[in-house]
Amino acid sequence: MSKQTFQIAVLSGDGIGPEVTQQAVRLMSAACEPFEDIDLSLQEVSVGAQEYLKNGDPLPDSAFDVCRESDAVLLGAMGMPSVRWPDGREMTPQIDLRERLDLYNGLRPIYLYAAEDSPLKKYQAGEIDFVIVRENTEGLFAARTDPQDQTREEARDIMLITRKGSLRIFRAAFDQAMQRRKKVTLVDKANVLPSMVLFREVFEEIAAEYPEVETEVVYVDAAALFLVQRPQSFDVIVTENMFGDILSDLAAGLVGGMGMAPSGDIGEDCAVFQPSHGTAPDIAGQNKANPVATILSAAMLLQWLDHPSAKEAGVKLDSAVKKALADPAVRTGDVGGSLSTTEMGDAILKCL
Ligand SMILES: NC(=O)c1ccc[n+]([C@@H]2O[C@H](COP(=O)([O-])OP(=O)(O)OC[C@H]3O[C@@H](n4cnc5c(N)ncnc54)[C@H](O)[C@@H]3O)[C@@H](O)[C@H]2O)c1
Ligand SMILES: CC(C)[C@H](C(=O)O)[C@@H](O)C(=O)O
Ligand SMILES: [Mg+2]
Repeated sequence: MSKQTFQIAVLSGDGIGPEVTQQAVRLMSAACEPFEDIDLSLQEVSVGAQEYLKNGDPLPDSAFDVCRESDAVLLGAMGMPSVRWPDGREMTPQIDLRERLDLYNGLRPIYLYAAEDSPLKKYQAGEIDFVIVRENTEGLFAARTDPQDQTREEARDIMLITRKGSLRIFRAAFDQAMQRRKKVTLVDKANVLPSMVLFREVFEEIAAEYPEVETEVVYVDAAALFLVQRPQSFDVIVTENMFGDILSDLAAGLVGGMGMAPSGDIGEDCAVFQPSHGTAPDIAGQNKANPVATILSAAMLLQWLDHPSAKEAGVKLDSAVKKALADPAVRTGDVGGSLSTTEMGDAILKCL
């Protein structure tokens, strides 16, 4: 039997990044172990704020090249609030990766594993189950590479929406919905912004191509309200870059916090998988961080690889997380438990 080796770039990054990545790598490797026809070749690459402090670049060309040439990238988290460019912004190599590799499809699944994990308390396991499809390459974030005349009196950031970028993200959202409960909610601000009027126009064009899919359009302010009031009503939420960034943290809060929220930034032939959370400097280095979001991101990575055994290993890893979390005592501190990062990894490993 021939063996296919997948090149995986591992970017642990800063803060809790290395702690959660270590668990995800360990579980991803264990999930693949029983399959004789696949193998993972892991290459650790230094990126982020620490790398910038050492060498002056948070994403050196050599690191970018490894990511581009890999089959997939597993990322912990990058950045430190105190490490900034001279203009005051933080370094954002995650956005550089998304833009330079054209990872336009930001998939952020939200799933409630147990009623007690949610601050809302009234939902049972599985009743909150939706995915945010975040447009990752334009929107308001495009302003960072489109500098306007800034003075100390006035600064502006322009929201970029293109027909091409909108067509592909809406297709991705409707394709997701076809594999799920066949409902797509567009979140926009078309009552105020002309860019959002275009966004909605293209949404309606694509919706017409998917007559089986139910659609709903909601302004972003109302979306924040409805996510709290009726989270069970969402299946796929599609939105522009910054709204997706904000709502994905709110959504993570519904199911236990940032430690429970995985993500995949997907392009045509390249993808980066990472938790939706940051480097959590407040708990870094203490073996307290919840590794679940990163482990679930690793499971997404395996399912994205183009090989039936890798996909099966990904499904197994996903099921192991679900099985482990069925025991309410198997939780780190952020979701009301007392396990350390490594103990949480051990508990999931036992369920594999
Ligand atoms: N993808 C990324 O790499 C990414 C994402 C967001 C923020 N950041 C960066 O991370 C730094 C900190 O940002 P922030 O504080 O706004 O967001 P954060 O996500 O790091 O933390 C927000 C809160 O959630 C908690 N938290 C996050 N992940 C957790 C986990 N796995 N287990 C337990 N608790 C967890 C933190 O302790 C904190 O209370 C900043 O430099 C920011 O730019 C990076
Ligand atoms: C760290 C930051 C640049 C990043 C973003 O805003 O996209 C993060 O918040 C995320 O959600 O991945
Ligand atoms: Mg974010």
